Amino acid sequence: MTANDAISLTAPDGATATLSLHGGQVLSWKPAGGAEQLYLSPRSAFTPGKAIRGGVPVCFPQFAEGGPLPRHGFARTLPWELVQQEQGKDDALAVLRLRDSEATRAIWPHAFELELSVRVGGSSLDVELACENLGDVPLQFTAALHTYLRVGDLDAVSVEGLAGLRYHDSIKQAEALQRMDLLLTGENGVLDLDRVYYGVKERPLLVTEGRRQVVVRHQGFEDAVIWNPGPERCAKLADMPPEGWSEMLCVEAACVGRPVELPAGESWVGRQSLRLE
Ligand SMILES: O=P(O)(O)OC[C@H]1O[C@@H](O)[C@H](O)[C@@H](O)[C@@H]1O
Repeated sequence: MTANDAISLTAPDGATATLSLHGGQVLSWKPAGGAEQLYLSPRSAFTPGKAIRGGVPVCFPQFAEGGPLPRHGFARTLPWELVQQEQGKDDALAVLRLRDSEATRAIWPHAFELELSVRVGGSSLDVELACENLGDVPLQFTAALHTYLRVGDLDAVSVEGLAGLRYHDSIKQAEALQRMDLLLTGENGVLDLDRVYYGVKERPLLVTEGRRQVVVRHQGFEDAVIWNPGPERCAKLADMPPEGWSEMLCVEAACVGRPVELPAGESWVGRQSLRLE
């Protein structure tokens, strides 16, 4: 099953990305000459008002259950509009937009414009989220680009770049320190993983599986979230196949610890860049 409002981007070198207007969401990324790098659940509901399970959901203006709004906010369940699509010399680009509406103002009383710019080319995918406060009072939000990386076997995956950082473990509801440089998911039964790492900023995160490595770089986002539901939690997710957890790892660019404060008329920009090495 696929989204019926999908937009396809193809760079001159053959790199591709697919975006859905529903949720303003990247669904697929294939680097030039490479395989699919994002996980999209075959059981995802492509239904108005529901979130698509996979790709790069946009969490805005609330991350997870950190406030009164629906989990992860409303941006991922609303229709966005396409404002630009073009092919450059080395890449292809699309810009999607979401503005406040009666429905958003009913639960979040702010005038805003979100723009999601997606650029694909060579071995890279760049996803940029910009928010402009169109109102005359300051606004505050938390946000994330909730990227589902496709993996072949979660047991063989490591994430480097988080050593020395404090994190909030959302499963244990506790704060902890990441001591080792390498986070081995799947090892020693660490399968149900839900962590917000604070202050990651522009440190590159290296996600390695055998000879494949994806380098994840963030700008503008302070934190990173690492999430995998593991087998038990996955079994309770109606839009995931039972074994889906072993084929994905979410590495999310996030602003969670310190909400973004946006004075009237000002803009904020955050970016996640993925590169297949
Ligand atoms: O099932 P959802 O709403 O897409 O959320 C998936 C997960 O998203 C992660 O970012 C959160 O840290 C988890 O707590 C949450 O379970």
